[in-house]
Amino acid sequence: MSSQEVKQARSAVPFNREHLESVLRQRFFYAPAFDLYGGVSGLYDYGPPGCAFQANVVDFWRKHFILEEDMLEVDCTMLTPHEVLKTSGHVDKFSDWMCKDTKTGEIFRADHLVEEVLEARLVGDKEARGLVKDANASAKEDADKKKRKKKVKQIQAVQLEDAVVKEYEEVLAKIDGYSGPQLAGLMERFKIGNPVTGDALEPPVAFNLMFETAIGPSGQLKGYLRPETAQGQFLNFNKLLEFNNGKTPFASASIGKSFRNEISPRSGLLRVREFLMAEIEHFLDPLDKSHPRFHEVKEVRLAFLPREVQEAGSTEPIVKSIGEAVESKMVDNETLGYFIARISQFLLAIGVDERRLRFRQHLANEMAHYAADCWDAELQTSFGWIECVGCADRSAYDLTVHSEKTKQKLVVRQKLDKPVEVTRWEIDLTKKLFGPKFRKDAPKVEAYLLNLPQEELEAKAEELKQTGKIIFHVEGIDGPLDLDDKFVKIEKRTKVEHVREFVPNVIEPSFGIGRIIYSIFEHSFWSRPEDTARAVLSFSPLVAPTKVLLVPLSNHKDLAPVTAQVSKLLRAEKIPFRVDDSGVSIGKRYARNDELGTPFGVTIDFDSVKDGSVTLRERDSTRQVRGSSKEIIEAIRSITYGGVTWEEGTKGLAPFTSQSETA
Ligand SMILES: Nc1ncnc2c1ncn2[C@@H]1O[C@H](COP(=O)(O)OP(=O)(O)OP(=O)(O)O)[C@@H](O)[C@H]1O
Repeated sequence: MSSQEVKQARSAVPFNREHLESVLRQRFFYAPAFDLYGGVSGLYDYGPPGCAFQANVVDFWRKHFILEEDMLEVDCTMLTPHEVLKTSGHVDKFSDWMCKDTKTGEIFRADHLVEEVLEARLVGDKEARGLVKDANASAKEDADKKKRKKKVKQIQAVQLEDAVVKEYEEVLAKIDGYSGPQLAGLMERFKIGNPVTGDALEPPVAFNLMFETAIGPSGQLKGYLRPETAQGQFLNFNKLLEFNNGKTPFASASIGKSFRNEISPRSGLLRVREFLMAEIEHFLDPLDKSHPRFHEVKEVRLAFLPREVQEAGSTEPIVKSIGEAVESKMVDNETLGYFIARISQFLLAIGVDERRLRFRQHLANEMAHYAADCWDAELQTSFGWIECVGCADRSAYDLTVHSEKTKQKLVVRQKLDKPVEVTRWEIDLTKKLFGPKFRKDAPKVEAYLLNLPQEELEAKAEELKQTGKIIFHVEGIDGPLDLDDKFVKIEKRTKVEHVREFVPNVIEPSFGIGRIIYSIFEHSFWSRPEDTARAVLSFSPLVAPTKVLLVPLSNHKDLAPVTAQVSKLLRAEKIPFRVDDSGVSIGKRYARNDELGTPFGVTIDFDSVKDGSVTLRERDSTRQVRGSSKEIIEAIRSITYGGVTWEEGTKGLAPFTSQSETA
């Protein structure tokens, strides 16, 4: 098969999630944890190919980001004291909205419920308009809809008014941005209750997603399993800065498990309660967010879904280069843009389908109040578009709040070549009064005021002079807030400075490895059109769990020495391989390994005994070439690790046609 024919074959048979799930289960890529005890939803164990795949993805992540960018890797503890996560805002804010059915005891995640019900009503509307045949019948064939059908008892073929359809579509385009009270409003307006019984639900309440525990036997020290790896990186900022000789920009990175007590884990690996994260915190000067290597990625073209497009109720992406996106200020700054492009390069290199990748900007109320801009890399799966990597400009929020709480400076001191006289508006806060007045919101109010830009400080100074108080709003706190001159003093001061001191801003790319892995499983999966039971996982050789299947044609003793010799060569080259010397037909052995995504088969036959030549088979096209074992291994090495194509890697090797593909 030519590359073109492979392309056609890959899309000939419609994607079937149940088939993929059965292959992943049978080949033990992953499985529900504790299944002997009935399982616990949202917890999974990875089996041998899943582990190898994950290890290869993580290995490439390290090379692509940590090594390529000289990042400073840290490995911080997962157990985190209450105080740290209280300061970071997680104790008060890290929650989703849930609503309960008091009759059945069922619990629903409010945004997911609204999304599922509205989507089901839109499917019903399409059916009533004759745009789909029978939503419930086709749901039988389609695993996705089947699942939905279980949740939303029956898709009713009811035609909606055009205005209602438009309203539903607009709500769905903005579904990630609603607060609890807004979700309650939507549930009331659209009469959304228990999707099966129709009963009314309690209004949504916030449910904190962190797993709480006590550290030590006394039970006095409250703690949590970390919900992200970021806080450990922020708390080590001073040590990392010193390690980097006091200079910014620099980035730290961390790979490790995070834990979230998801309200209703669903969609397999996409929403779990314990998952591997890989996170980068890039610390930079707030006055200079340029990136020295931006020119290297400037031309990278990406599909963007900016805020305005979503707010207009559309999901049609805009394709442009990252250079254009930053220049037009659609993406806030160069460093954020640089990471967006690097994230895309990473995802494509490990096998994400480019057509199923987009970057979606956070809506204003979806974004954390301190964030300057935030884009998610979303991958399209049979569960819809899924956020797999978040990329946010977190401004100076984290370092500021930890510094305030611990009274330790978390700043960069930049020695100035020439001392400068600086005239600046400065704000002094009487912090001891902030706690009693604002309680848990005090750090946020302080951070807001300390980060006010000069023009605003000037205006506030005037306001304070004229009215004796300042009035302001802090996102996420009900307002307006006001403070009089017992709390704040704002003055213009002139000083000679030898050192410039600043709290760095942080750009944070945050990867959920499990979500990426599952999406690649879907993007790589297809069935051979001539026999749809034969599944293939077309993994990129770079991340495939095993690179080579070594297949002696038969169990004949004469073949064993050649098998041993080729094994030795592969081992010396550190190419992961497996020998399949089971007695089954060669076609069956190939088919088994196509399901494991093994990109190459090396076949040893009786000619190999005579002249040392072996056959190399490529998984997707089933093309074969023949050469000496050294030549073949060199071809495998250069295609797998050197990034060359099959055509380039096997140039000069003779095509081979006699191996049977029939199972
Ligand atoms: N429950 C989960 N299961 C698997 N991966 C997750 C889960 N929650 C988050 N992630 C991964 O961690 C990354 C960073 O986490 P982040 O806090 O930005 O996610 P999130 O916005 O809370 O995700 P969602 O809105 O889907 O719950 C996500 O892009 C995703 O890949």
